[in-house]
Amino acid sequence: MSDRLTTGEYKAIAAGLQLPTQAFIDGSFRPAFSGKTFDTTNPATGDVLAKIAACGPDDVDFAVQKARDAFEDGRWSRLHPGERKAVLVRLATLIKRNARELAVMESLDSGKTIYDCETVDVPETIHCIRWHAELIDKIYDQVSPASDNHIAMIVREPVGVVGLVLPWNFPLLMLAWKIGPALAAGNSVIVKPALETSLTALRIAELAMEAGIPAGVFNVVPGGGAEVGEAIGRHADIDAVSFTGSTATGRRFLKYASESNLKEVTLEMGGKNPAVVLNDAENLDRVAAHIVNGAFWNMGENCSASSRLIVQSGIKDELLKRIVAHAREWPMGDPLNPENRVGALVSKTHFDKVASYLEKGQKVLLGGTAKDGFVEPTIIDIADRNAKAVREEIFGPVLTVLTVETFDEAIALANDTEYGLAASIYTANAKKAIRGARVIRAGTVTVNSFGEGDITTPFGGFKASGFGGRDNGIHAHDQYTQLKTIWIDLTDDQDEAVN
Ligand SMILES: NC(=O)C1=CN([C@@H]2O[C@H](COP(=O)(O)OP(=O)(O)OC[C@H]3O[C@@H](n4cnc5c(N)ncnc54)[C@H](OP(=O)(O)O)[C@@H]3O)[C@@H](O)[C@H]2O)C=CC1
Ligand SMILES: CCCCCC/C=C/C(=O)O
Repeated sequence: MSDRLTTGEYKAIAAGLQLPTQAFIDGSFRPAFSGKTFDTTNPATGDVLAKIAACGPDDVDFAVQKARDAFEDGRWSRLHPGERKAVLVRLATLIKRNARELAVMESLDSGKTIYDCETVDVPETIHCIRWHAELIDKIYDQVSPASDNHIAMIVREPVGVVGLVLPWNFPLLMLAWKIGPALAAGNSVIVKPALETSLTALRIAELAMEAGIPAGVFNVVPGGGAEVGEAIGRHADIDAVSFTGSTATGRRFLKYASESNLKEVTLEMGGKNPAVVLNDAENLDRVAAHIVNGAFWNMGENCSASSRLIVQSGIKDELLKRIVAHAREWPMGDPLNPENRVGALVSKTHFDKVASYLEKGQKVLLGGTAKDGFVEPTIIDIADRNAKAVREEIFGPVLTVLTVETFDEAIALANDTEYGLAASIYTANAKKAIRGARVIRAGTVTVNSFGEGDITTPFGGFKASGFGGRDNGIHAHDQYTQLKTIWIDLTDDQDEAVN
């Protein structure tokens, strides 16, 4: 999607959208059993976009029953992997065909800019689903070393019925990161989108049906965390849960599992990710561009955002000058204006949370204002290493700056957090780069750049940022498959008896 439209053209598409409003269970849309609905709003304007089915435990039970039936009769789980691949490739193609509509829907529902939706969220969603589809008929099982009298096979089997509990910051992409490997491996899924952003998951379920995913395999149950999320976490017939969201809610899923059927739990959670810039970093302009992207892309509503700049004093002033200059090039405003790089925060509640970190008396180098759902890219120089803005995940466009004198001090500060999702180190010194990358306790460390890796590399966190498996890469399949040993005795009847 390289052909940008005008704001007016995007608004015309928005006005013509047919928004899905009901749960998608067993291959069709249906209201919640209770008949209740909740409003989903456009955070950039406050307008109500649609009334969505507010599901609860009854709807989860029904969806699980249908998902279990589908799993057990093998209509998807026992297809040849090549057949599942063909259907999922078709789904990727259908998403591509509907890319513009999905990008506008995602932007309206989440406040993300249309620019990001069209250049990242939608194309990466397509790429992710296609990548896992293409992978699934290329993964071999194993035969272990054994005597001539035995064959010991190690086979991967789908886990069964999987609950996928999603955040609001990348509604489409996090859906893809989870359904891509889960469906490719043959599972049936129950998706719970975040309350703020249910629309695109419901639309993708509809497209999945059109692509040929059988009824019961892909279910979307919208509703609140306390109703739908907890019911998924505690359900006795769900075999695994993959969750992305806050660390507080992640902890709950471990409790739910331990108090129910010990389902497998994978948690992708928050981050307070350091960007360490050493005195010898080269090409400061490029470094500044990476840091601005890391801190302000997606309004900082990104678990892997570079939210803590740790800079060596010798380079600080020059770097900050360039960072401020780059950040000024990020226009903020109407998410449907393709020129804008900063849109609205996802909800009034979240806006209030982010705004609460902007306090009087701070040394603000850029921005600092929050109004009507929008928060300006903000840079704050902070001496107190225990300040709230330095320690807590803000999840907004706020970059804190901490100054250090030495490499060791920088690394110690980088690790001085309960989180461990991502980190970056900028230096021209290869030894320091590698040493830093090895000793920083984070799931992804980038050197002289910001990023989350790509579809081929596992994504997940250390410490309070992650638990269990990883998203992305072939490693994601570990979440959605289990290993079975099949031990075959080949001893001939005439041979020695059982050993
Ligand atoms: N790692 C990441 O990518 C994300 C991190 N966050 C962090 O979390 C903070 C709070 O955001 P928030 O939306 O509240 O994140 P949550 O962790 O609460 O939400 C993530 C998902 O969990 C669900 N959920 C919420 N409560 C429960 C529960 N008791 N049992 C089961 N499921 C539940 C949510 O449902 P629902 O909201 O629909 O009720 C949503 O689908 C953010 O400010 C940010 O710091 C947030 C989102 C993504
Ligand atoms: C194209 C890569 C986008 C990566 C976004 C990763 C964010 C994950 C999260 O916030 O959970």
